[in-house]
Amino acid sequence: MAIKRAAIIGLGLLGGSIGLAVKEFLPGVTTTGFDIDPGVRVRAGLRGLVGEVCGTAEHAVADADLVIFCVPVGAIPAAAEQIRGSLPPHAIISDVGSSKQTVGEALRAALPGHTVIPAHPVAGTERSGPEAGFASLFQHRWCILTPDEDTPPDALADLQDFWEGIGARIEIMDAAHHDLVLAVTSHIPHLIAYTIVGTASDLEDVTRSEVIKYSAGGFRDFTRIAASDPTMWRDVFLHNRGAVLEMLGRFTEDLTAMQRAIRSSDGEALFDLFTRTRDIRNSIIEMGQDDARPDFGRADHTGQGTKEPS
Ligand SMILES: NC(=O)c1ccc[n+]([C@@H]2O[C@H](COP(=O)([O-])OP(=O)(O)OC[C@H]3O[C@@H](n4cnc5c(N)ncnc54)[C@H](O)[C@@H]3O)[C@@H](O)[C@H]2O)c1
Ligand SMILES: O=C(O)C(=O)C[C@]1(C(=O)O)C=C[C@@H](O)C=C1
Repeated sequence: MAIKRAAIIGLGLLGGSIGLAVKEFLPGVTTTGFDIDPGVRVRAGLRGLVGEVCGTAEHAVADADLVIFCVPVGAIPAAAEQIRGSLPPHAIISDVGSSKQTVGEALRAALPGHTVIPAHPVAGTERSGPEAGFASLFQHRWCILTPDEDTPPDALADLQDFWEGIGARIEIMDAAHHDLVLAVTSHIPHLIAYTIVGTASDLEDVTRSEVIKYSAGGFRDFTRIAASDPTMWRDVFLHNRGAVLEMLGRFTEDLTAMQRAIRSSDGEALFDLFTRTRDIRNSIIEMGQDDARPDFGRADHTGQGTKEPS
């Protein structure tokens, strides 16, 4: 492993999980970490998320071979500016942001002359903060790297080794294509969940307690997604605006077609769609991509507890 020292900026779910995963699966790699929130720094230290929690970002990156920004995508430009004067010249700069095009542009603009390789581990939960991380988060999960034509192949190989070392599978992708694919597989589903839960809570003729009392199955699954971090998701939608709006246009047309099918009692159209979507679910299960996460303890916030009953 060419990377011996990794600096993690942002010690919430993603930063904490990377720190714990390195400790468990790459014991030869040392970690430093920084979070802008002093309370998070204290809690990260108590959980031992990284080898050393530093008081400044500059200190955290001073000897790093790899710096990973694990902050909301809207916070990346300021976080990158902060370390501009303290980076070792050879350090690889990366991140875990859920959108990639604007993030790559911001990192390259803030840190000229450095090797920037944006990354997105497609792994997470609805929880956030330093108590949310767990070491096995990336096991068998895809991590998408979005290098550009100037990326040195040896740096790309080093970053790939790092992610594979903590359990991930690597896919290399163009940043714009990443943003389009993730708009449909992750961003729009979150928008739908936020919307349907919001709609249910705004209904005049159905009380809030009825919504909570009778929310079995489908709605309950939506509420899990709709509990995801507001800052993170605000930033995702603002930073992947083009792809999200394009996919939302497609989705709205398809929803209108469903509305038409119901109004005109077109059972065949409904049945055909539901059969196609069931096939997709079966393919996900066959690929081992259904909820492969371990029992990560939503109930007790430690990663040791039991999953809530469904
Ligand atoms: N949550 C998920 O499921 C998930 C999955 C994949 C990728 N991501 C991406 O990972 C990133 C982090 O998400 P998370 O879920 O870990 O969020 P989180 O809220 O758990 O942690 C983010 C941390 O960043 C800190 N922070 C904010 N600005 C900072 C700055 N300028 N310098 C240092 N620290 C700063 C916050 O104090 C917070 O502790 C986001 O970009 C998100 O899009 C999230
Ligand atoms: O499992 C969840 O709770 C998630 O929302 C994880 C999820 C996703 O949409 O798949 C969320 C955002 C990411 O950037 C990557 C993963």
